[in-house]
Amino acid sequence: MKADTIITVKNLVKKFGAFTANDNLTFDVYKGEIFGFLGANGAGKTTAIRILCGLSTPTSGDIKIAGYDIYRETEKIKKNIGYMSQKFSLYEDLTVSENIRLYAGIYGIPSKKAKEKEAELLEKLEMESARKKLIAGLPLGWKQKLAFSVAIFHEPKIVFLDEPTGGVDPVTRRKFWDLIYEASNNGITVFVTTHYMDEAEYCNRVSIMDAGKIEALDTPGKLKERYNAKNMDEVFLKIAR
Ligand SMILES: Nc1ncnc2c1ncn2[C@@H]1O[C@H](COP(=O)(O)OP(=O)(O)OP(=O)(O)O)[C@@H](O)[C@H]1O
Repeated sequence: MKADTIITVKNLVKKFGAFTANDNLTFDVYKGEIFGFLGANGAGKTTAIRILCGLSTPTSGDIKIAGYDIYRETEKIKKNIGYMSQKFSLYEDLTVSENIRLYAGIYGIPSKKAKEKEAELLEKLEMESARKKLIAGLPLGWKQKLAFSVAIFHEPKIVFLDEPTGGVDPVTRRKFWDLIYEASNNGITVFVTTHYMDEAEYCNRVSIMDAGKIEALDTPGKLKERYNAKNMDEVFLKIAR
């Protein structure tokens, strides 16, 4: 194990009845890394992410997240991670500001500090004018930027992003990735699933899962070399069916 390992997964198995959704996954993720977790629909990505976040228990396997054990220390894990998915993020019937305060409260950030951080955040996102607007009326790209920012508001060690950019256009997606790079430069490890292969190219390393198994794991450059492919799209098509 390398010294800067922040996620260790050894022989992770998750079964639903007779069906194996995660079939003996083994991998490490390093501090500050942008780790792409790819696979076709139903490959088992969300199942694995839910386990790594402490939301679901594996059938078997040894897993440590930020040094904490997945079976015994889920509360500590939850304090040290952020999570964002397309489906679970902001409350549509609360304002931008109310959403930020809500998450700050959940993570126990004192209200004075939360107020300062909120002002900084809204300025950075150029969303000051939307402070009192309901989430429901905002463009999807804004919602996603805000959902990500809220997921890392408590400065977690790791943020898990489950298809964070689903449904938005390429320009908005590119801007979203600027936030991901910024988080990674600040030392936050980013664990991200996506179906967009241009985004796979932006990751430091990528794992590709098929039918519950990791079939390949390396940098985008090395994967392209190994599979003799021009881009990650070709690599993906050669591995995932
Ligand atoms: N609670 C459950 N009970 C039974 N089967 C499940 C359950 N959750 C997931 N599965 C099955 O496990 C497999 C993997 O699902 P999972 O959602 O992890 O895939 P995924 O890679 O995240 O796919 P997608 O890209 O579509 O989100 C699927 O066949 C799914 O039907």
